[in-house]
Amino acid sequence: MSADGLPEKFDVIVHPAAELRGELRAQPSKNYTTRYLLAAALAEGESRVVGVATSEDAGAMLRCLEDWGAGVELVGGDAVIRGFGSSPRSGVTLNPGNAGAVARFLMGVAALTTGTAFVTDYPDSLGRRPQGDLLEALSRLGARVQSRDGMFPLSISGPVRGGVVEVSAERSSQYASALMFLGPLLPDGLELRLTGDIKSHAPLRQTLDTLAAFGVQASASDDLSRISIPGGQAFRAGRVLVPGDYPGSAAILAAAVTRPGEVRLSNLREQDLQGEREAVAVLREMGADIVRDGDVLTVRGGRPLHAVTRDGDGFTDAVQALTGAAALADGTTTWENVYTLRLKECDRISDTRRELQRLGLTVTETQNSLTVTGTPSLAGGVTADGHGDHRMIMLLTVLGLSAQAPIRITGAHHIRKSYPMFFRHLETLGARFEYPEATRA
Ligand SMILES: O=C(O)C1=C[C@@H](OP(=O)(O)O)[C@@H](O)[C@H](O)C1
Ligand SMILES: C=C(OP(=O)(O)O)C(=O)O
Repeated sequence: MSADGLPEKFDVIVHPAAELRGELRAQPSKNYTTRYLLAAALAEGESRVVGVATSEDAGAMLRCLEDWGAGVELVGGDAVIRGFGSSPRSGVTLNPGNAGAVARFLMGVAALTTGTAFVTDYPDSLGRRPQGDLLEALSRLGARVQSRDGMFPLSISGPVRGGVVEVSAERSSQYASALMFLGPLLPDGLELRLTGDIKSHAPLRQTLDTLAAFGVQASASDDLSRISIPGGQAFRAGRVLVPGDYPGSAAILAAAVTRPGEVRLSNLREQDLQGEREAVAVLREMGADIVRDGDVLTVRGGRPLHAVTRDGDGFTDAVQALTGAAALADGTTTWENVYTLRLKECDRISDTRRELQRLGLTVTETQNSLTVTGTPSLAGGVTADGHGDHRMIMLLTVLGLSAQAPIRITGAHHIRKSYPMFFRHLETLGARFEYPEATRA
């Protein structure tokens, strides 16, 4: 049994919920947890990351940092990290599980070592995600890199001195973020030139924010195409507080707006760099009743929703959750500029189209967009494939709560990648789930 009290591997049967009612505290942010833990390890001395996420991705970061020589202690809900500064151990093999951001950030830092190997026990997910743009930038800096066609397994050997380097930001922002963690510890720093149509600006700003929280100097042009990081700096050990998680909370909000009832969700600060904060505005634009009082959002659910057309790149990790609301709204919703969704844990455009069509919805896709026509009455009564993707599982759960008959989602344990208490949280609001043995690995 895991901390959530659920079997190691399970499918979930989502029962229709008459209403959702109650209060929840948003879980700790995935993206700040991974950043703060890494920055703490890059500092010398002891840091305390207060209220860390307990997800598999957080666990992957902790495991890899420990393998690299950091001291890691979990005290209550906090992580106490004794950093290795600019000297992670060389000759280590790291396994970041299925965590893309964790993998990429560590790949950047690996250029501080004289050799680090990377493997994954998720060859069909992380193992298929592209790493070539980051490997190219590292090799232009003088690192030796080896990979299987730009994918895992791979290895990176430094040291490198730094300087001016181009990195493509067209497929993922994580490559540039990775170099931003590396830059301050290099003798010559880094002058980053982000090339292509830059995607996911919000996480890049979260990385800049993290550097500042650890006393590292960096400056960036307004459009983030140039990021300048002086060399020879140190990350300053300290105490940081992880804010609430908007991407996971977007799924709770989508569930709450599509069922009658009233849900209060706390720990979601208004001033926050997480792009998925925009989910609140998108749901309001769709007609949802969401009121903010400080860090608390109150949703009065069950109002009629209508379709929207939005550029989804500003809130990539909330697009799946918002697709749940769109599938139950009046009209046809399009998410534009979402090509990078194809490069996540699954192809979140084609795989989503297939799963929604299986549920009887009208869905179309282009290379760069996803369009779904909502229905007032979803039959349910089918088994849907979770595609080993936590955000697909969240989307299908939102739909199951509103369907006429239960929906079974295969491989639902993959929810633990980012939101281990997702089903438990919804249960406290009145949702009902069954957890039969998994029919998907
Ligand atoms: O920097 C980060 O922590 C992340 C950046 C985003 O990825 P992309 O930059 O690949 O869009 C996001 O989807 C991911 O969940 C986390
Ligand atoms: C895509 C995601 O994560 P990562 O890229 O870190 O694997 C996500 O959290 O939805």
